[in-house]
Amino acid sequence: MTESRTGKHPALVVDGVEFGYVSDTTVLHDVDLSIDSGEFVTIIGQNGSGKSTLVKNVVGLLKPDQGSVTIYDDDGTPYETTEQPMNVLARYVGFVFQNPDDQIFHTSVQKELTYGLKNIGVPEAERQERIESVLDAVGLSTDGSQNPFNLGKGQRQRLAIAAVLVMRPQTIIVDEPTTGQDRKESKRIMEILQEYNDEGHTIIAITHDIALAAEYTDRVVAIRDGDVIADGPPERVFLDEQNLKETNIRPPQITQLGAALNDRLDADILEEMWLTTDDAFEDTIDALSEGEAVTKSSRKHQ
Ligand SMILES: Nc1ncnc2c1ncn2[C@@H]1O[C@H](COP(=O)(O)OP(=O)(O)OP(=O)(O)O)[C@@H](O)[C@H]1O
Repeated sequence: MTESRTGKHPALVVDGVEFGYVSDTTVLHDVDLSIDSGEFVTIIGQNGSGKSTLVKNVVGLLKPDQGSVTIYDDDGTPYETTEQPMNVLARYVGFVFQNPDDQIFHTSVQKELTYGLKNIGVPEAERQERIESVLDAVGLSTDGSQNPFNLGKGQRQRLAIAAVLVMRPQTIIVDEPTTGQDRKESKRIMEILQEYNDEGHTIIAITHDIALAAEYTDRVVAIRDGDVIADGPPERVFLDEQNLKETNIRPPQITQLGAALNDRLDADILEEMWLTTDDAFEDTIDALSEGEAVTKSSRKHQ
């Protein structure tokens, strides 16, 4: 099992987890992962590599076939997910679905945000205070009576996030929060998560957007075929060419990544690499991994 990285108590420990949806097909293979309280982690990997399956095992929506998942509250008290009902786990770990429409099911914003709070027994006066504060935090201005299905996609995504934040769980897991959002909306969502991380919450975000991962998070976990293949700071994970290939990261993302990592790509190269060539990709990775500035003159393939 992985040791604590930060010296703080863990937020969650995944220990030897195996999981398959149908017998004789395993999606997760003996996964070990430990995330400490207060970390901001991104999980990356190709489509179908098992990212969502892993986090659904963490939040208790799925139960491991082998191994265990333990989550921890603010004080470091452990709760093994197979032994706890969902309404107990929801106090300590919150999950924002990939598609907000799979999560939102009430006919008003107010009801959507009240539902979970009632389930965990938060008194009415505190419920209202929490709802107002979370709507403010995610930038949704509504009196609460609005039907969520009349909101835009970005607003529905932020409502889905708000429905988890309002519960104030120690750990918040968000499955591809920026998919289908424009750059401005994506950054806004990452900034909301950053603010909660600054307040001490553990944040785990699945994302295909490696530039956002590099910009906002301290640690990247790369998954391939239901196994963790890399785990470390973005500058280490993303500068390993094999990791990038195995997690299917290709240009133009690599140019955004370079800029997010250290601002070392000059504007000409950035523009050129949007045109996407394997040579450009490999040259840039070579240069970045050697700690070089990437400029037109440093490129081998012109
Ligand atoms: N409900 C399900 N029933 C059967 N198989 C499933 C189910 N959900 C996912 N799978 C399969 O499990 C594997 C892992 O899927 P999962 O959704 O965890 O991957 P992912 O890395 O999150 O993918 P994506 O990036 O596309 O969301 C895939 O082969 C997928 O087809």
